[in-house]
Amino acid sequence: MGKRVIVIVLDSVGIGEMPDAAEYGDRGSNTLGNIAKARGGLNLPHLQALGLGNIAPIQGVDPSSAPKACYGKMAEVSPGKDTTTGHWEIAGVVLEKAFPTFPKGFPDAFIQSFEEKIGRQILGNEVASGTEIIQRLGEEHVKTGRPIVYTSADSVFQIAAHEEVIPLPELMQICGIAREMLDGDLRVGRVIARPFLGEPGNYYRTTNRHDFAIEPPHKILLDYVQEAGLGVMAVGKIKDIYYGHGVTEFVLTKGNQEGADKTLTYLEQDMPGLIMTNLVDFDMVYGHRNNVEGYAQALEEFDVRLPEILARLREEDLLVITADHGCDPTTPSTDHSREYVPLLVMGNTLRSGVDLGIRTSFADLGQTVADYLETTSLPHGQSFLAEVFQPK
Ligand SMILES: O=P(O)(O)O[C@H]1O[C@H](CO)[C@@H](O)[C@H]1O
Ligand SMILES: [Mn+2]
Ligand SMILES: [Mn+2]
Repeated sequence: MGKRVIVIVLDSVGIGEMPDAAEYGDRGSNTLGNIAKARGGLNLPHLQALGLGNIAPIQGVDPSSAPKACYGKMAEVSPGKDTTTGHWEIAGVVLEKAFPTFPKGFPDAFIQSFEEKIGRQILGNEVASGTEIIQRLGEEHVKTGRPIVYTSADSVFQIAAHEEVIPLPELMQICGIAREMLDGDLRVGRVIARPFLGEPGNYYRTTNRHDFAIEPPHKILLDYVQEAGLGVMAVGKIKDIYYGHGVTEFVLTKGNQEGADKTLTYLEQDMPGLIMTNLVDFDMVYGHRNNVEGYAQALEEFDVRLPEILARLREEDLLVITADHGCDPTTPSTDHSREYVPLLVMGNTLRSGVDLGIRTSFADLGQTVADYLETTSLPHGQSFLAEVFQPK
């Protein structure tokens, strides 16, 4: 079997503020560090053995004297701190202009024409937390059939609707209309369907969320891997985030555990190329809800799964654990934070314990993957393959 790269993106697991964090209102954000502090320590023995604690101080995760992985952290060059921007940069896209955000809601003219196109008036059109706004406007929504539109500090147009009021197929159709309208001048990063169920006071979101992404502006790592005749197996949101670019096979997941399971399934197959996984619970279930304890437990649960993944690595596999941005649950903000992301790189035939330092772009990772799999090079990013490659 040929070479494989496995990239696991721990969604929102940042490792400390970037130098420009203040411009994003994120001074002092440190998702891993602050959770560990608030918790009086994190129990992550396997990540610790790889060298997570060698990247930055994390209470309970001491630096390892002989880290099994090469370790470092990566800065984001693109303006922004959302999922699309982070994942795109990993795959070689550096944005010049951030995706637009709408702190005062979407323009009236846009909303009007959206309402005409979907044949329903809307509620909301404000910055909100999704779980909060469905409690507040849910009842009115059920009475009137008006979908709830909201956004956040991210470039997102989110539409919440009770599944028994606006059936899922219609909600998806409405989102498709929004996506089309927002592809032009507004170029909003994502339209997201946010279905929910329940009764007044007890509305809860279902797992039928669906993200309508925007197409990357040029070819990405995944395209190049596919063009090289290799497989691209996408687990979780990866296919959506990259608009299907280069994806050979994909599987959607309902959470981190299933994400780990599906990664293991792909690892057991004999397809050379790229396996890319996004584990979204850290962000979606805990980060945005400022649930420090839940976030800590999710990290510890991932750590428990790590040995299964490591045990399936073959001779020529290269495993990367990283993230796409921060979402520090200890700060008052429920939004993402502009942070460095951790970088752990390991393989059975690679060097271990190499300090990869502070990479100037997430694209360094993508370029390294392109280098390792011998595909076309990315337009951005500096490969660190020589630093992790044997012979010493
Ligand atoms: O508050 P909820 O609905 O979870 O929304 C959050 O999820 C969005 C997409 O990940 C973020 O932009 C943030 O708005
Ligand atoms: Mn994300
Ligand atoms: Mn998020």
